[in-house]
Amino acid sequence: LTTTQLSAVIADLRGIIPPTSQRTERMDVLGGMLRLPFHDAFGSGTSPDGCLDPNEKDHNGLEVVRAIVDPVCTQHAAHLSRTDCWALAGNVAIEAAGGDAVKFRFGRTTCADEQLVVDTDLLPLANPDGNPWTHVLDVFNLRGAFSVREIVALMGAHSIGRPSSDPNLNSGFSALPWVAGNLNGATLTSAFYGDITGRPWEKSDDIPGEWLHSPQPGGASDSLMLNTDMSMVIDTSSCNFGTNGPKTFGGNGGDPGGGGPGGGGPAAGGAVSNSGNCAFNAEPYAEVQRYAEPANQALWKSEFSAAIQKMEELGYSTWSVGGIITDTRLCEVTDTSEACDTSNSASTTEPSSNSASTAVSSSSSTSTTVPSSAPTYFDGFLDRTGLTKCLFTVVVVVVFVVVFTFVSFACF
Ligand code: HEM
Repeated sequence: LTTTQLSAVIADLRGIIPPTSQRTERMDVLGGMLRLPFHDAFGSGTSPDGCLDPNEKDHNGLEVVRAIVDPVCTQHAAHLSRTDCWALAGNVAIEAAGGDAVKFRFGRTTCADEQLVVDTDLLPLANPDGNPWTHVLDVFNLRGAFSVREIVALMGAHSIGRPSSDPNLNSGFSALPWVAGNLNGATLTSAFYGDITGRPWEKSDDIPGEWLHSPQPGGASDSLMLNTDMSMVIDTSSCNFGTNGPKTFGGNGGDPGGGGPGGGGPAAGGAVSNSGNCAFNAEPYAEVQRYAEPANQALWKSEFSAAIQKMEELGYSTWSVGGIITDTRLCEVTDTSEACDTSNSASTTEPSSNSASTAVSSSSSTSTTVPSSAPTYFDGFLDRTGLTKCLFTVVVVVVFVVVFTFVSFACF
């Protein structure tokens, strides 16, 4: 694959993101583009496979974003598997939302028949029984040995996008962003963390597992959290709220009524209002406080992008908690080894139609490492081409020695 081919895919993926002037649409598309590789990684099998169980309700809503992402992937299918393309779509969305570039490597395979894909129920539930954090840990540890820090970092993905309230088409949670005011920019922001404890959240009476914030008590809500989001700070099942009166958690005296991302102020410092005596989940809470520090926004962005790379490479790399220890199956564009050489696919180059559309003023494409085309992942033991070449060389040398010996005897 050439850099040009990669740039064409990236440009086309950027081209499907609505411009900043179309605020709501932009947020929805960016959110969907990032949710897609998450569901691909956790939905079925042991690694991303470019397929989603068509009967799984958890994937509701993703068909909308697939309708715009998949045509781009199909257009570049000669150079990039669909699984690679979905990962790249997530990376492009992150950059467009102001996040750090996610290192991209290629070589993921795509399932043969999506209609036969069955979910293995490894997606986390938004409203599990008991302490939701226990459930979150189970899922993320089972799937990829994510550390508490990595899980908390990943959850900041909820600073972009929003649920959709139609329970038949989506999750049925309220169609509100997690960070109030974020409709305007669809911006990845660590304000998400400060908001959890910095603003008062009221447990919804109508929708189980949902917490709402409104700038004015009793007024219209401007943002939401799920039980699993709140579980990074409290065990939502432990709260002891009275039957009458508000069932709220959070707000450290710093919430004068919201008004924009981060309006609630950081969680660190100050007493958190906890009228329901909710038990704290101390370990993730410490990570939330760390990311909530406004000075740690850059730190979170870099740890978020590293965790996203890990998520997108589940099953393809061997990870230790917090870092890669070995990695043998995905290729980098800079890798010139034979197994990663996809130059023969260049003959099947397809033109990219809308690459001129660059609605997103994102960082340069060079920051995303160039992927290649067809899934040619490398397993050292099955590098048959290399083995064949080696055997051929041995045979040539042996023949040469035999002929040379024969000629020598004949002459002398
Ligand atoms: C405990 C873990 C998680 C749970 C329970 C959860 C649950 C949900 C739910 C219920 C929605 C609303 C879907 C809809 O109605 O359309 C949603 C949206 C979203 N999720 Fe998560 N999620 C989790 C973790 C993650 C992670 C790890 C990522 C990415 C790294 C992610 C990215 C997103 C994004 C970007 C959206 C917005 C989608 C849009 O705007 O269309 N989520 N999530």
